[in-house]
This record gives sequence, C-alpha cells and structure tokens, in this order.
Amino acid sequence: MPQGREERSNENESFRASLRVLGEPYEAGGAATEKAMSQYEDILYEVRPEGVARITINRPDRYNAFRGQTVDELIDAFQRAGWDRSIGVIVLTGAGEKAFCTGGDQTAHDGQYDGRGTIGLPVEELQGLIRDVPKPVIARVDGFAIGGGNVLATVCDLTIASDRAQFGQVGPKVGSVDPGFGTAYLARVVGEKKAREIWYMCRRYTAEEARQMGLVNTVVPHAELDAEVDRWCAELLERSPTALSLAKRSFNADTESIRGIASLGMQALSLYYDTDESKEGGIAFREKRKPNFRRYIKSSGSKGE
Ligand SMILES: CC(C)(COP(=O)(O)OP(=O)(O)OC[C@H]1O[C@@H](n2cnc3c(N)ncnc32)[C@H](O)[C@@H]1OP(=O)(O)O)[C@@H](O)C(=O)NCCC(=O)NCCSC(=O)CCC(=O)c1ccccc1C(=O)O
Repeated sequence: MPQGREERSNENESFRASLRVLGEPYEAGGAATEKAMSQYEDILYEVRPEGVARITINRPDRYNAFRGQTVDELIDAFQRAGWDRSIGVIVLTGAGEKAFCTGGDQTAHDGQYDGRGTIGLPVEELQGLIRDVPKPVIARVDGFAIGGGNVLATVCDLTIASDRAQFGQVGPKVGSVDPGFGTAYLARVVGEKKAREIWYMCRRYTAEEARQMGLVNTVVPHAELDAEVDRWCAELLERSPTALSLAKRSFNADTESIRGIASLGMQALSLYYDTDESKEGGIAFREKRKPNFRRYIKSSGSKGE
C-alpha cells in the first residue's frame, strides 16, 4: 500500500526525533560535570581542541593496562562525550610513550578480574559503547596496543599510529581470549587467516605491518602523531555530523551479531578464568616465566589428567 503524505511526514518526524535523542547531551554540564570529571583516577578527560573529546588511559606505570575501575571510568567518559552536542570526534589514547593500552591488568587478575560484570571487567560494555556513540572515535596509538588494548583500538572507527607503535594479541599466552569483537570483528578488519594468526601465534606487529593488514589507517613519525590526529579531527569536524553518525551506524549494523557472540563468550570466559589452565597464564606473566600449558593438551575423548 502506498503511503499517504501525512503518514510519511509522521515517519520523517519520528526519524528526526530519534536523531535528536541521539544528539542529547549526556549531562547538561555545570558543577555536576566538573565534579564527575575530577573524580576520575585512572583516566583523563579533556576537550582539546574545541569539538574534540580526548580520553586518555592514565596508568603509564602499568603500561596503561585496565582494571575494573578503569573500564568503568572509560564507560562514563564515552557516555559523556558520546552524547555531548558540542563534541564531534572522540580520541582514545594512552598516557606516555610506552603504551596505548596493554589490556587487562594482570596484577588485578587471579581468576576473575576485580571489577563488575561477567568476568569482573565490563569490557564488552565498553567495546559496545565505542560502537554506539554516534560520532567517529579515533584510536591514537603510541607504543603497545596489546591484548585488550589492541581490541579497543580495533573497535575504534579509525586508528592513527606512531612509527613506534606495536600491535598484537597475547590471550593464549596469558590464559585469556576476547571471544567477541576481539576475534570475530578483528577477522572482518584484517581477514580470517590474519586474525587467526594474530590470536594463535601471539606475535607483535609493527605499525607499518598493522597498516598493511588494514588494522591502522595511517602511520606517522612519533613526533608528528598529535599534529596528524588534530588534522584528521579538524577534517571530521567539517563533515555533516548526522551523515557521519548514519554512516557509522550503517557500518555497525553488518557486524552487530558479534555483540551476541561477545556476551555468550564472556560467560564462557568467566568459567575458563576459574581453571588452573587459565590461571597458569597469569601466574607465569607475574612470575616473568614462560607458561606451561602442555599438560592441558587433551585428545578428543580422553578424560585428561
Ligand atoms: C606489553 C608487553 C608486550 C611489553 O613487553 P616488554 O617490553 O617485554 O615489557 P615487560 O617487562 O613485559 O612489561 C613492562 C612492565 O609493564 C607491566 N605490564 C605490561 N602489561 C601489563 C598488564 N597487562 N598488566 C599489568 N602489568 C603489565 C609489566 O609487568 C612490566 O612491569 P615491571 O614492574 O617492570 O615488571 C608485555 O608486557 C605483555 O605482553 N604484557 C601482557 C599484557 C597482557 O597480558 N594483557 C592482557 C591480555 S588478555 C587478552 O588479550 C584477552 C583479550 C581481551 O581483550 C580481554 C577480553 C576480556 C577480558 C579481558 C581482556 C584482557 O585484555 O585482559
């Protein structure tokens, strides 16, 4: 049945209304916002330059590894920037030159992590939120983007890396895995073979290698990283924000089923974290030795040890 003009105009109005909701600020600003911002311990939140929210994981002594509190603060910051109408681009980065982020903090991890959520670390909530905010998110990577840190960079819309950045996954070396966006979505970005190599082999890749496999948009000398990020932000701020948010949601739609895989996978990961096999990875990392996983290799049908 062809639609009448009135019906179409109602539909258009509800579509425009939904975009207005997408653009609602998370908080109106003022004293409450200032107070909440100063409460962050593990991250920094700045608006710099105008229109750009820069969120920095600020744990350089731990190579910007995240604990439960870090992930909660990141979620709060992405909510704030995501729904603030004065912000057009969000930049995620790590403090210092050693690391962007090296994933879960291995000192806050003996079995489950120390925060909330299925595994004591609401990483799948954070990854989903980076996808949900209706504006481009740029990962500014200097140093290591390893483990869950590489996953964060992967789910960002764009990645700008310095020539001394290094990328990789280490899960099967430390008794962990990201059974959602870190694996399935990575395969969409770099292809199945490469994603499996990255996860199974746990190697490190240079920024240039990461660029060649499609994990990074551009690589610049480290002294030029901020200027390059500023250039990309300035260009993005000139684009129609509504067109950008529609494009982002449209890209997301095709991989949205991975959210379901992530939530199921985290449930399984929680069980895995309580096993001796997984704990061996974390203990070995803390004891600075090679993990011994050989005794956990089981042939199909065997009862194991
Ligand atoms: C980052 C390294 C490759 C750097 O190697 P190297 O240059 O040889 O330096 P190191 O001496 O190893 O490290 C220097 C210094 O930093 C500390 N450190 C580094 N990373 C961490 C960390 N993640 N937690 C705590 N501390 C860290 C290290 O202990 C040293 O400190 P000293 O005081 O000087 O001794 C290398 O360090 C490395 O590989 N780190 C391991 C990173 C890691 O294990 N990350 C967790 C990965 S788990 C994973 O990949 C699962 C995927 C995932 O996304 C996920 C999903 C769901 C829940 C959680 C996760 C998650 O990420 O955990």
